[in-house]
Parts: sequence; structure tokens; C-alpha cells
Amino acid sequence: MSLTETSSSKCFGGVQKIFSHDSKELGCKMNFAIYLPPQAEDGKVPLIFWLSGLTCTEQNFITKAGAQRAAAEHGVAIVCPDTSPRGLNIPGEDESWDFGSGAGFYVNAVVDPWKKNYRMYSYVTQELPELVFENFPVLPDKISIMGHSMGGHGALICALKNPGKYKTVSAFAPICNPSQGQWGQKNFSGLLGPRGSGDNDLWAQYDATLLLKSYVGPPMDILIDQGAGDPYLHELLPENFVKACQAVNMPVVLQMREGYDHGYYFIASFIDEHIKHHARYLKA
Ligand SMILES: N[C@@H](CCC(=O)N[C@@H](CS)C(=O)NCC(=O)O)C(=O)O
Repeated sequence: MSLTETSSSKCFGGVQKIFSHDSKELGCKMNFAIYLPPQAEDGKVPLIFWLSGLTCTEQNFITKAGAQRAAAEHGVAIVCPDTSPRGLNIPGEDESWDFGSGAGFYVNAVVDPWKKNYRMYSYVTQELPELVFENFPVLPDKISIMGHSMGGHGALICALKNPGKYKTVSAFAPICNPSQGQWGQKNFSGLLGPRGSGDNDLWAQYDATLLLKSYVGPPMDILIDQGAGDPYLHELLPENFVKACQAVNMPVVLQMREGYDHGYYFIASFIDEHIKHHARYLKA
């Protein structure tokens, strides 16, 4: 599959690049960013996927989080996709900031008119990894995943639905229990249909807190950072996720950060710790 490089900038001895490609899964052109650390010049390196939150593109993380310095230090690549398909002319696609464009929620939609293109779960767990493994010097068996808010939830469900695929998972201010919050309910009902509809309960299959109950796989050392001053805490419900982890003996650390809010200043403050956490498992 062909990739078009749209930018390439040297950064901490490595290179921050952006590519576009035609996505089969999503039926549109997609951008993704990849940071290759200096170590990638001499051989294959481990890879962390970053999933961003509502309203983001592939740009927010690479320009605001300051992750490249720690990625270069630990010799890990980072891939960051866009957060939804775009430019499809689906009615309602660009009407609200928390649904449609910029809000793919990392699920495979089953409801018309979204189900043909809104397949971000398959895109981030299959199509994008395969594309990256084919085209860049990364180790397919040394991958992990992290993200923020909607993307923090995306990281948690990708890891919980694919035991053993990701060496570890971490999240900043993840939407932990989307079935219980307005953002989750709006997107799950729009993309997956009413709660409990269909043969299977799709909401439970895409809700990190509910997924924990059926997880069978190696324990993951889940790391979550949460700003104690985050105005969206009522949407995020980290305490529900921690309780569910405790019930199934899943190791989890929730670090409440006094005074921090929901934004990228918070992420930038703790991203080094997250990359160090991932490097520990990616290099084990
Ligand atoms: N509606 C608000 C909230 C959206 C929001 O906070 N989005 C988070 C993810 S849930 C984000 O990363 N925004 C982009 C940024 O801060 O660069 C906005 O557009 O600023």
C-alpha cells in the first residue's frame, strides 16, 4: 500500500514524520504521524501507538506532548493516527465537536450511515499496524499502546480485547466507563446502536470497565495519570475502572495529579514517565 510523506523534521536526533495513505478500512485518505528515534537508523526498534482524544488530529500529540525527547532516549518509535475518518460527506459528520469527525471513539460502527467508514477499531489494531510494520524499522512483537481521554479509552480497549498483543498500556485522563458518561453514551448509541441491542451487547464489548470482567490473558501493568483538577472528571470515571481492576486482580496504578487539568500541559508534564513505563516492558 502506498504512503505519501507530507513532512519530515529532525527531532532529538531522530525524525518526526507525517504520512498520508488511502485507508481500505475507513474508505478515505488518512494521516498518521510517526517518530523514529535515532536508534532506528541501526536496526528495528519497539513501537508505541498513541491514540488522541476528541477534536484531535495526528498533530496535537506531536506538537504539544513533547514525547520525542523521551522516545529518543529510550529508543522507541511512536505512531499517532488521526482520530476519525474525514471528509466523507455523511450528514451530521461535522455538526458537533464530540461526534463524527474527530470522534471515531476507536470502535467499529454498526449503525447507518456510519458503519461503512467509522471502523477506527480495525484501523488502529490491524490496518495501521500492518502498514507500519511493512514500511518502517519497527519490531512487530514489541508494541504497546497509550492515549488520552477518548484515546486513553481506545488504548485500554485495544489492549483488553487483544490479550498479549500489546506489552503494556497506559492512559492520560481516559474515559474509563463510557457507558456511564455523556460522551460515551452519545457515541455508543450513535455508532453502536441502543444499549443491549443486537445479538451481543456491543456497549459492553467496547467499554473498558466492563471488558475487564471477561479479560483472559496475561496481567498488564496498567498506568493511568489523571488531573485532579480535570473539568471532565465526571465523564472519565477512573474510580470505576480501578474498582473493576481490583475485582479481577489486574495490576493498575492511578496517579491523581493535584491541580492538573485535562489538556496537553498535563500530558507534557508526565509523558516521560509513561514512555519509561512502556520502555520497561518493550525491552524486557
Ligand atoms: N470542546 C473542547 C474540549 C475538547 C478537548 O478537551 N479535547 C481534548 C481531548 S478530549 C484535546 O486533546 N483537545 C485538543 C488539544 O488540547 O490540543 C475543545 O474543543 O477544546
